[in-house]
Amino acid sequence: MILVFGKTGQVAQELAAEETVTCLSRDQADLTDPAACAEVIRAHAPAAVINAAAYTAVDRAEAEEDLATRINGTTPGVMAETCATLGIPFVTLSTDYVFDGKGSSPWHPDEPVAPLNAYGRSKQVGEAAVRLAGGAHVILRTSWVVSAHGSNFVKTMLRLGKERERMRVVADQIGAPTPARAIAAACIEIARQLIADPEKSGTYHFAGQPETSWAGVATEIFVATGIPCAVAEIPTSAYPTPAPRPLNSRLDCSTLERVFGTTRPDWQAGLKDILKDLGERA
Ligand SMILES: NC(=O)C1=CN([C@@H]2O[C@H](COP(=O)(O)OP(=O)(O)OC[C@H]3O[C@@H](n4cnc5c(N)ncnc54)[C@H](OP(=O)(O)O)[C@@H]3O)[C@@H](O)[C@H]2O)C=CC1
Ligand SMILES: Cc1cn([C@H]2C[C@H](O)[C@@H](COP(=O)(O)OP(=O)(O)O[C@H]3O[C@@H](C)C(=O)[C@@H](O)[C@H]3O)O2)c(=O)[nH]c1=O
Ligand SMILES: [Mg+2]
Repeated sequence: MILVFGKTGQVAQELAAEETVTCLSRDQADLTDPAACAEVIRAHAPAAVINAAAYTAVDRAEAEEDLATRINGTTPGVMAETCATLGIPFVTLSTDYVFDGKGSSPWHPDEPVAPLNAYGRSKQVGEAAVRLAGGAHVILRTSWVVSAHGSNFVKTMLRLGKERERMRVVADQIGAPTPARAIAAACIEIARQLIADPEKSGTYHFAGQPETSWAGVATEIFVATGIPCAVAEIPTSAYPTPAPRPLNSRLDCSTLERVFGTTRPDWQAGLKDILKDLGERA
């Protein structure tokens, strides 16, 4: 059995559909309480642990950095220590937002991180703590998660696109949406391979393809659904937010493909599945 922290989130809901998985809700395991999470792992005695719970409210984190750091930093570190002691692998998710977004080449997993915002810093703390724990682990950085569940950019665009004739969307943040379903499948595959070969431990990238901008994603949504909403491409400077976002979110996913054989999902195909699940498309 693989134990999953998270039940209601985008990735957690896709993991719940997998066999051999037990998903924990906030009631069963609150990530603000690291000792309780460690105890839950010991009590379940799983073959591996996947952490799909996190503080993901990027703008709100600017005012709640301590809370975000506890959930995304301290607790994943304690989970990883517990797994190391039990001799089982630990898989956790991180983000493109650990990078500063400079330049235009895809980020390699070994490149230095320099987050621009509190959420990114909290995930950086988690990454470091998980490595320090010293057990079998994978830190899987992904980007721009989309799914039919929870809240995400796709659902925001569907809601606002039906109310407005025109949406202003940033066109200079470049990256790739990643379907939560593909992330869940990748996490399961990684956990299985780590059980067999802990030497595969490390930090890897997994994102959809091809690269685009948020304006590109919005355009694709309106074309695929026939929602009559125009997309006005704007620079990030014209869309001020409490948390600064990186401009270059391109992730080099080649090491994951080489070591685990996991290929990048086509986000446009994933988007069509999501729109179908939401009843927005035949
Ligand atoms: N969303 C994105 O675009 C991206 C996400 N990631 C990373 O991928 C992972 C999964 O993200 P995603 O599925 O989108 O996340 P969601 O925001 O959809 O879900 C977050 C989950 O974490 C749970 N959670 C939050 N706080 C706590 C807590 N204190 N105790 C227990 N559970 C808690 C939530 O439960 P509840 O419903 O009870 O609040 C929810 O199940 C995260 O590590 C995230 O940082 C990486 C890149 C992009
Ligand atoms: C709603 C809206 C957003 N935007 C911009 C804001 C932002 O730069 C971009 C995406 O908006 P979001 O609110 O979805 O962005 P955000 O919540 O920052 O998304 C991030 O979440 C965290 C958890 C991650 O780890 C990242 O990979 C990334 O997916 O689009 C517009 O330009 N126009 C709009 O009307
Ligand atoms: Mg968001």
